[in-house]
Formats: sequence, structure tokens, C-alpha cells
Amino acid sequence: MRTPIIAGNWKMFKTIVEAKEFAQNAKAGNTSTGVQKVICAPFTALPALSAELAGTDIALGAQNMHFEEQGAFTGEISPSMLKEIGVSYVIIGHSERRQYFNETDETVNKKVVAALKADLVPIVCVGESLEQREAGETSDIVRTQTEAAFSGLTPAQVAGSIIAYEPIWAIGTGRSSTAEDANETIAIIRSVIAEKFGQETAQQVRIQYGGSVKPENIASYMAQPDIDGALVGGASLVADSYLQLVNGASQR
Ligand SMILES: O=C[C@H](O)COP(=O)(O)O
Repeated sequence: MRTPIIAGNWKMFKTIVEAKEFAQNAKAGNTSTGVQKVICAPFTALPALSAELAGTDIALGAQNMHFEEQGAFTGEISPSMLKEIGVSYVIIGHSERRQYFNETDETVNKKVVAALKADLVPIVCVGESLEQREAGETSDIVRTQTEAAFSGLTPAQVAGSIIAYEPIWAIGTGRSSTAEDANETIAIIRSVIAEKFGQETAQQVRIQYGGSVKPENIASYMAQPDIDGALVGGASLVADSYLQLVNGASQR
């Protein structure tokens, strides 16, 4: 049985003061068990969150990192810098980074390799645009992105990673994929993992859905057999809403 995982992706929201306030509220209302909880915050808020959330079961994630350990890469953050401040997860290949910051399948792969080497759990994002969906290319796109992201890795490394299926047209739009459609594409991603790394790995790797997930619809996603949680943007910004998502996932 795969443990559900609810990861909040705050994107470029929250100052340190706002992040601390979230952490205090989340700690006060955090009663659910059986769900892995992760908050992926802006770099600047991570040290304060690390201190506030110490001793809780809410883990910290970053939203990006460089694949090199150090070097002349102005503005970048390395895997060990994240580890040093108590980060355990890192989102890699989010569609916003692919779209606005030149992230490619090749850099995604390098980052996944570097994250695992540094003992960070990568949350690898894949997903199609509306144009690609309407052209019937969804399964080809997620196949290509999944194969590329995990190229050269061992089955154990893949089993320990998280995949987030996020159809780009559903991100921040309020237009979520139906739970059935999301499950269908996630099952395709799982079958790609099975082909490349074996059935056992495919049954172990956790695959989230992301795109306009809210407390009101989380249960419908969690009721699907292949959906193991959610990567949530907007609805993870308020502690009460984030905890409701966690509660929804714990009732699976
Ligand atoms: O990483 C999270 C996703 O981009 C989803 O964002 P959203 O929940 O605001 O649609």
C-alpha cells in the first residue's frame, strides 16, 4: 500500500513572516496521520519553516535546485545547500519552470540524478498542454517526459521518487481534470515505469495529481486506484485548507 502524499507548492508566495504564521496554524490543527505532508516553499522561507516545523511530521520541500554541487552559477542553489537547511523534497520540472525558465527533459534528468545523490526526494512533474491534449498527444508527452526524467536511474531510485502528473491546462485555472481522466493518464505513467523499471517499481512509486485540487475535490482524486496524493498550489496557501486536503487524503 502506497502512503498518500499531499505536497503544497507555494510557488512565489509568502514572506518569512507569512510562512511562520502558516506553520503555527498548521501545527495547531495538524491531527491527521497516515499521510505524508510536505510544504514546498520559496527558498527564503525555508530556514524559518525548518525551525517552526521541527519535531512535526510536516516535511519541507524546495521548488527547484541546480544539478551541480557548486560553481559559478549566479542565482542558483545546490542540493547540499537545501539539505543543510532541513529540506527533504524538491520539485523538479514543474511546467512553470519548463515554460518560463528553460527547463528541459535533459536538465530535469540531471536534477533528478543530483537530488537522489544528495538524499533529496524528487517530485518530478510531467503533463501536457491544452494544445497537446486536444491533439491527442497526452500519452506521448507524459511517456517522453517520464522516460527522460528517470533515464539512467535504478529501479530502487525510481521507487523512492514521486511523480506529479499536472496537466498544464488545469494549473491555477480552476479547471481541474476529472478524477477518472487523471487516473487514466497516471495509469499510463505507471505503465511506462513498469516497462522501464519493472512491475514492482511501478507499484511502489507514488504518483500525484496536480491542477486545481481543493478540499472540495480531493476525495474524488483519492478514490482513484492510481492516484497517490496531490501537488497543490493555490489551496495549499492557507493552513486550514492545506489540513483539509490532508484529511481528505487520510480517509482513502
Ligand atoms: O504545483 C502545483 C500545481 O501547479 C497546481 O497549482 P494549483 O493547485 O494552483 O492549480
